Amino acid sequence: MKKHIVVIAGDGIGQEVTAVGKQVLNRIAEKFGHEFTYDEALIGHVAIEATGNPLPAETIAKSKASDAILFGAVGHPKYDNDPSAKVRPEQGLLGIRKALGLYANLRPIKLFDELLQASSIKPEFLKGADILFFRELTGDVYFGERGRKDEGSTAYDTMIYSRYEVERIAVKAFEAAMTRRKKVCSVDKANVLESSRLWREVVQEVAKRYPDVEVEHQFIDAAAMLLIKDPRRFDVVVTGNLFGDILTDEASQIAGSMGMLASASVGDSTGLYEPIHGSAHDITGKGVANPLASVLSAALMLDISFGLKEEAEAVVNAVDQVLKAGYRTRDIADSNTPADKVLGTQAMGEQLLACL
Ligand SMILES: NC(=O)c1ccc[n+]([C@@H]2O[C@H](COP(=O)([O-])OP(=O)(O)OC[C@H]3O[C@@H](n4cnc5c(N)ncnc54)[C@H](O)[C@@H]3O)[C@@H](O)[C@H]2O)c1
Ligand SMILES: CC(C)[C@H](C(=O)O)[C@@H](O)C(=O)O
Ligand SMILES: [Mg+2]
Repeated sequence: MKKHIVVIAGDGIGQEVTAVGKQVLNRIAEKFGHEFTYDEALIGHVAIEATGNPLPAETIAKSKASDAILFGAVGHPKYDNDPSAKVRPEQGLLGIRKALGLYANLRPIKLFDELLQASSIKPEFLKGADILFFRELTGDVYFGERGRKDEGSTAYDTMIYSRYEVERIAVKAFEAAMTRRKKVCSVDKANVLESSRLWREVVQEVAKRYPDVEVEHQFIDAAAMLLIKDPRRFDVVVTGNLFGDILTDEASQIAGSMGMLASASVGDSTGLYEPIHGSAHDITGKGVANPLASVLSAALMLDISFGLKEEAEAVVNAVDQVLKAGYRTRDIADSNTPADKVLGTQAMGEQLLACL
């Protein structure tokens, strides 16, 4: 199979982990006889430095012409600590999601048994947890009207959803539930927010088309609590952009680390595959970032965009084998991990390649 992949590594550890994700894709192509060609494009802080724009037109054009995108991360401390900055790396990521119509962000919470001890949640509450989040990605307060008034002393962001935006993400969530344990939990704040009341109304309508699926509605505050109290009660979770952003960082602790959570952003055209984590300034350049979220994102690409199930499974199995062999990056090591099994980003990549 011939496929053209655009690699947008972006900022900070995005560069480090994406290099490993790409190596794994290369190995898969070699092993299974595919031809993957690559192009690179700029985004975020590195794009601002090079062009003044966090999302150069060339990046959008290359992305539109691709079969899939392997994405790293955006972000730089310079902007995090300067609320007045008008041009920001994160605009690149939001812009590309919108430009490509990537309205559905799938964030699987896959717990590898070997990492039961890496989580701060007790193993007896965790074992067997398997959740698939559908985070709406091109609406909500992220894209609503915002601004300042009263000479800058008041600021506002608008939480806004239209019926069609809720319907299309709900349909994706219900369709996925039909292939899993047939449970959907929709998360909103319908006891307070009008946009959440529309959300709940539309999800209830869509639910009628899927009588075999058991539906529950939870408020975001309760959902955040239940996720830690009893993660196994969840199968598919569907929620808006902001709530999904927050809940999935929380859910990363079920899988042991932010460095384990992959995602697929899909919608109207090409798919974008990225770890859920950011540019992690605190560890950038140290060579210790966990590359497995990028590697598992590459596996999602093989599966969802290319329909290469066997190849995707081979990648997930390789991750499993490496973990079974006891190798850990720092974020998923625990007090029982021998020092010689704690690997840096590239060494972890090499162990993975050896299993493929
Ligand atoms: N999708 C994205 O590109 C994305 C996502 C989140 C944050 N950001 C940006 O990243 C910057 C840093 O934000 P943050 O610190 O809140 O979030 P972050 O996800 O970058 O890091 C949070 C914590 O998790 C750790 N971590 C993250 N990924 C890891 C990995 N692969 N291996 C080991 N440890 C890992 C970091 O060291 C840090 O302690 C900000 O500028 C933010 O805007 C970008
Ligand atoms: C960097 C930021 C814009 C982004 C988001 O909020 O969507 C990130 O946190 C994510 O989860 O991908
Ligand atoms: Mg986030």
